[in-house]
Amino acid sequence: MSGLAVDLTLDLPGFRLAVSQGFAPSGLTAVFGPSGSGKSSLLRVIAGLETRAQGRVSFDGQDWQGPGCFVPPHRRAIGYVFQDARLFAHLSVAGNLAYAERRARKAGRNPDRSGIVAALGLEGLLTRRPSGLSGGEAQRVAMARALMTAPRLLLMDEPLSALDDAAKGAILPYIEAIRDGMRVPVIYVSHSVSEVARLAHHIVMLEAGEVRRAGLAQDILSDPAAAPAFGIRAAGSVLRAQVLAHHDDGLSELAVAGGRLLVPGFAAVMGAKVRVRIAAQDVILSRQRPEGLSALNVLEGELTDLRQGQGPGVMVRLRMGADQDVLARITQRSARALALAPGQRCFAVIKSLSIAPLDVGGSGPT
Ligand SMILES: Nc1ncnc2c1ncn2[C@@H]1O[C@H](COP(=O)(O)OP(=O)(O)OP(=O)(O)O)[C@@H](O)[C@H]1O
Repeated sequence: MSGLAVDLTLDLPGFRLAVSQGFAPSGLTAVFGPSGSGKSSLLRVIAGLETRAQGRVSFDGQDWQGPGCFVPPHRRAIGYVFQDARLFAHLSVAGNLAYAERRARKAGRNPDRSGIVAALGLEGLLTRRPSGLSGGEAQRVAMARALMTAPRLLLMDEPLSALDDAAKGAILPYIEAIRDGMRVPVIYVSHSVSEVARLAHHIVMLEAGEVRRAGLAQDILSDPAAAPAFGIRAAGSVLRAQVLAHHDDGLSELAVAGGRLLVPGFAAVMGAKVRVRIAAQDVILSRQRPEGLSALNVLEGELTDLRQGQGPGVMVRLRMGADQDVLARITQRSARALALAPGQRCFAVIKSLSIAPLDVGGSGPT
């Protein structure tokens, strides 16, 4: 079997991790879950850093851990990026990269040094010391250093959690470049829904040490039943889109299933494929095509599910066509007033300005 497969338990005082899961052999899989759900522990077991784990870990059909077998961490060809950059303070950026490259070459692997430096935008930083780098720059170096080991699998444990929003926004395109250009499967731990929506092809959702859901990111993100796990205020769907135009008034126009979408302008070439996250609470529903509204975006779709929450809200899924869904969070009162039911044609109204720059990113080879 290609890719990573785990079937393991890890007993810690007061906590048990029990995961039996295959991971996609390419692209970025987000391991998502609340604090304490076991995300970092799972990564540590995969990397071979947790010797107390029982069971099996295999990659591309080769056992890393199993009955009578335990491949030590340095022989697993894994790249690991932590929350903090953990660079060697006494070495320059180039020195940090060279250290990793030597390790890779000793193990018979050949990293693409110039490709990695270019993908992470490090050309101008190579002579700098870690103490002179911003948090975002240091994380880019940490990612490059992990890639310089020519890993077969890249593990990233909340690499953006120490950065502010501006630095996160600046670094996300580099993570997309790794995801789309480096041909290494990435397992990316996060408890940020917006990061997961921006980056993930697949999601493995952990709760209390167990997998609650696993599958394609777009399916899980737009599933009303999964919304409580993401947090109902953060829940939302991801639409695949293509850039049609950049307008003089600062808006970019995208083609999506169900219509066109005007979003705050962003840099991308015409025709580029992107993904757009639409938060469920920013969507208004209408049974008729609305007119005379200030909101610029109206997408038509078919109502497929309604799911009542604990409070006054209802999550509604609209299918826009070709496995593209929009999730809307409205009140039960509105759902009753509109007599909403599965099978109806409905219109989703979305304010352009509710879509933030972090919500639009490269789609990757999905
Ligand atoms: N070395 C350890 N010894 C004992 N308990 C541990 C150890 N490492 C983690 N735990 C416990 O295991 C549970 C899962 O922790 P883990 O760090 O894997 O969760 P997480 O989902 O990554 O959380 P966070 O998002 O806060 O980093 C927690 O209850 C934690 O206290």
